[in-house]
Amino acid sequence: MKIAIVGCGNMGMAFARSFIQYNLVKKEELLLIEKSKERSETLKASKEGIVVDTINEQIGDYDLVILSVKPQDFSMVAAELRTVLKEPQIVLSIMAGINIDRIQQELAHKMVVRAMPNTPAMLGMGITGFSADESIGFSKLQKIENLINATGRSVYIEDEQMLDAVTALSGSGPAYFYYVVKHMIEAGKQMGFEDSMAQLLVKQTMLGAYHLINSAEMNIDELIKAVASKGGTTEAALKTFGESGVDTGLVAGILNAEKRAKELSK
Ligand SMILES: NC(=O)C1=CN([C@@H]2O[C@H](COP(=O)(O)OP(=O)(O)OC[C@H]3O[C@@H](n4cnc5c(N)ncnc54)[C@H](OP(=O)(O)O)[C@@H]3O)[C@@H](O)[C@H]2O)C=CC1
Ligand SMILES: O=C(O)[C@@H]1CCC=N1
Repeated sequence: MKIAIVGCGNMGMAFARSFIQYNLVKKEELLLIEKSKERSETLKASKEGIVVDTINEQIGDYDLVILSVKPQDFSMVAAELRTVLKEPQIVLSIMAGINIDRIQQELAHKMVVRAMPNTPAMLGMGITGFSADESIGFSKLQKIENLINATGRSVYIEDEQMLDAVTALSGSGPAYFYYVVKHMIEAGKQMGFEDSMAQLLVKQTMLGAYHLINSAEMNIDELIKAVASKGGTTEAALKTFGESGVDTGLVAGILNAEKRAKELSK
């Protein structure tokens, strides 16, 4: 499959590198379109594909065109892309918020898949939700799914609107995790640890705790209970979290991310 990627930043290149790693595309058949001069120079030097800085008619030769520019840049990209796209090509968008209908309208193109990955895709450990226009048949969709799976796992989302919730939960999710980690490290430093020691204690705790979620025969509440002894230290921390609204704040924040995804659609 010949693949063109428009916007080769963090996510565009996470996809490109995963495809190359699993031999799903040859470097000679991977077109990297990147506007940023600095980034395109770096890509040229690393020889990860054919690097160009503008959209041109070459794109018409590619089976799949991936849109990984910021949602705010989409209309400008669409104005150029619609003049060079050909009917059998599939467009795969990973842009937050922008729905299939708008992509189809601005590109004047029917075959659109919309996906929402996350940054662990850089390690092949991402999770991506995706939806597709009904014009894309089963076998074509399977090919796209196989490509996405090179970046980690994927889930087909039948109701496209739910991709905004995927965006808020797993798309943005890594940042929530780092936010918690960051503030735990900060607490460690306030208690007198060096940064490196605080980091070690927190990171290994997160890693071990994550594995317990999957292997222990306990649900999340039971796992919490197993740490929080009656009248002990964990209970004291959880009481303060509750009083400061950490729990409701987290939920409200994620719902606000979903709201923002819907705003980006406009
Ligand atoms: N980061 C994340 O965690 C996730 C992001 N996404 C989505 O992925 C998309 C990309 O995000 P991300 O990789 O973080 O963003 P980046 O800013 O890292 O990458 C986007 C790149 O596209 C370039 N670009 C802009 N306009 C054009 C154009 N006309 N032609 C070619 N290249 C262009 C930008 O250049 P310049 O900087 O000069 O504008 C930039 O280098 C977004 O739509 C985002 O919503 C989805 C899931 C997770
Ligand atoms: O913050 C954003 O808008 C993008 C989408 C999901 C993660 N990053």
